[in-house]
Amino acid sequence: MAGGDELKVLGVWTSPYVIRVRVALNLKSLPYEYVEENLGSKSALLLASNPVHKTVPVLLHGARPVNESQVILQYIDEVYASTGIPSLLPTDPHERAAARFWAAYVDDKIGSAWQGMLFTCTTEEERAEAVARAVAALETLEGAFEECSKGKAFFGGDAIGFVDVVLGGYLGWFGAVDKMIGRRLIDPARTPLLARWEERFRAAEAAEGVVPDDADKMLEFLPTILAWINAPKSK
Ligand SMILES: N[C@@H](CCC(=O)N[C@@H](CS)C(=O)NCC(=O)O)C(=O)O
Repeated sequence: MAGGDELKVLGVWTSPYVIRVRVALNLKSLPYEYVEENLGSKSALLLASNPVHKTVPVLLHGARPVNESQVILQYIDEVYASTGIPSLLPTDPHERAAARFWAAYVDDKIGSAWQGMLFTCTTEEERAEAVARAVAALETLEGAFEECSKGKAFFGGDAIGFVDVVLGGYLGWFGAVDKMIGRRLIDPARTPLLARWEERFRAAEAAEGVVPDDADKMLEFLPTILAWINAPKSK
């Protein structure tokens, strides 16, 4: 392996995409170096490792970069497949296809609502519209949870799997939005299965110290992200 076998993650602590990769590495007990990026002044390593999108996360395996969080999750699954570490994706091809479908759904619907609720809305009406889209998507995911988990603790069954880490990455921001709007996005009355799933996911060892639980700290960081987004793009 060029540059050794060490793993390094370039990330930002609040990013749902980064968080899911870190939870996956923790689940697999893989040691890695974590490097916090300043997206207002991206490192030369980030720009060289992800020249197409220039986004985090980047996983460096030795000297070789892997980009795009869902691609990284699948890469980790494949590289460490023979180590006895449980796979994030199911082994059955149909169940695997379903997990990929729902993970894509999460980033499409929840991801765009997340952007709308926090970063692109310019009025309270726009925020409320984005919140409504998030809530509608979560109600659909409540049904997906029932189908995928088959009555077990996680989308992945007894253990945290692909859809769990993909959705779980957003939980820190859900907490911050809850505080902002004064009610819960994952409402135990409307989505009881997901509400219990959230508790289990947050309590998992792999999520500890990675899935943010301090809504105030997230909200304090929001202006920094808005400044990054609104800065003229030089790189
Ligand atoms: N589809 C990408 C999204 C990554 C992404 O948008 N990351 C944001 C941080 S949350 C980023 O690096 N933004 C910097 C930029 O767009 O310049 C993935 O899943 O990895």
